[in-house]
Amino acid sequence: MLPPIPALADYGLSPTHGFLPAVLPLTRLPDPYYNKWEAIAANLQALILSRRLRGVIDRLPVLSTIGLEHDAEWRRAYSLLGFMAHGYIWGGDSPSDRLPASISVPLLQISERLQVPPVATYAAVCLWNFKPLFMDEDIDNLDNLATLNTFTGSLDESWFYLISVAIEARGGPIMSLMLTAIAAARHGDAAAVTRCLRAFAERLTDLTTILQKMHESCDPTIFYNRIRPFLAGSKNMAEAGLPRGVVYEDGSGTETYRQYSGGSNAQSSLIQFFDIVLGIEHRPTGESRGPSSDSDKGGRSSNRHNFIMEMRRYMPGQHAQFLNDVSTVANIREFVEENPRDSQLRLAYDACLAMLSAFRDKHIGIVTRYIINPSKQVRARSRSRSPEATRHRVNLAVASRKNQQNQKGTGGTALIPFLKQARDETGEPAVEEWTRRFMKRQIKTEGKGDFFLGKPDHGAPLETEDVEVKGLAGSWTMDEDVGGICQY
Ligand code: HEM
Repeated sequence: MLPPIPALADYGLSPTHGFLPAVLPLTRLPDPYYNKWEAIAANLQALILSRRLRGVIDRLPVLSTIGLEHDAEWRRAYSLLGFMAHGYIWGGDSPSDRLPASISVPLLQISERLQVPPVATYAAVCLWNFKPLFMDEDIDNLDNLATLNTFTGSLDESWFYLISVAIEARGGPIMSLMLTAIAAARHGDAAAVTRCLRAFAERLTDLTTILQKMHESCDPTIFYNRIRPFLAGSKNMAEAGLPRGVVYEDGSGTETYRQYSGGSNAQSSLIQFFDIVLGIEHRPTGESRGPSSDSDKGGRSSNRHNFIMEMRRYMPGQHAQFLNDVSTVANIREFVEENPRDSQLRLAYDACLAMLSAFRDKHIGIVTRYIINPSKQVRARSRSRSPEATRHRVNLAVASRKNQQNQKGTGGTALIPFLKQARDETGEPAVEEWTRRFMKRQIKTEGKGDFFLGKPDHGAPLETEDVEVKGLAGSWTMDEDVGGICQY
């Protein structure tokens, strides 16, 4: 018997807003018992700027979670403590490798309940951290969105989060649509599957349009130097000053170091839903599709370890469970393959792959502009500076430098090849020869003619050294030609 098609409501998901909560995020916790948390979050930028945040949090009492009632309150508390935790760790001249009990005790309890890691994940900073400006207007419109919390108070940071919120909101209805398509495929209703795929492809183009708006109000230099350092995790962070990770103090005296990835949009369940429902497989980085690969032996949803699968552990538990359950019923790719004479169906399926591949293409341009280019500038500057000039400050922004011998393998995967592989894998299931050729053409011209990337820098020296760059969740090497098993 076929497994049942998952129902959104069973996972707390909304048919209109997808992975964004059906109940809007709370702008404050209703119980005044939590006023101290609210006050710190409301003054986070000033406390970080004045270097007083750590002192304030050190003196904060350990608050109980007993006053948290509804899910929305737990989510708000998680988001608040996530911001406070990362502000505490990264908001000084050098990072703190301990989190005091006033944060770690409630954060660990809340994380357990929501089944998320105790860090500022994508859920903490995007999914559960926005409000509409006008209640009677949609939240898939950037003109109607504002953030609740930020580290820097900058428009750039708010914009960075809100682009994702708008993408989640605009993409949310695709979930019901494609669950309907799965049911239709079970009944052999090709016309209905085609209709759903067409609507899916159209919405995917909207998402790329929203993604491109990143350039409008998020400045790459501010993103790289001011925003990204606060989102950093504690895994592979020796260069940034956290060689062993972070201790979450609980007063027991037996705590050990913990290591987590940082907050990243790679933790978006929506994009993974698209992959699953279209039957796109992601292999560990550097592994190409070959006759002997698992994927060709019917192991389509192979659970082999890779970065994209690892990011599922950073999604809210119910969202990750939903993705796992959808992978057991995803049948669209097989359905298309089993109907080789239905050209409308094949065209609609390939259109979805082409649009998702185009989304990933634009995303690669964004990563180049917001991470690769500024990290090259930082390295160029740090080469020309004396060691004394850089010694006093250790954090993520200055941490992109040559790998030390003993850190080999911590960030052994190259960032752009990883993203390019994910994009290329998106096109692999295409059924029409023409679509496959078209996607290859698109890939060849990538980066050129993109206004935001500018002209290729012919004068720049070729990077061949083993240089580490911190992405958002992961550590990566800069060498564009190096692949390998994904390590981070
Ligand atoms: C300034 C904007 C952005 C930057 C600098 C950026 C950077 C990155 C980086 C460095 C990675 C590699 C993993 C890591 O280290 O975290 C990544 C992966 C990823 N990002 Fe972004 N990102 C941005 C915006 C977005 C947005 C708005 C979305 C969509 C919601 C998104 C979706 C993804 C996905 C799905 C992955 C996993 C790789 C894939 O599936 O292709 N990113 N991003």
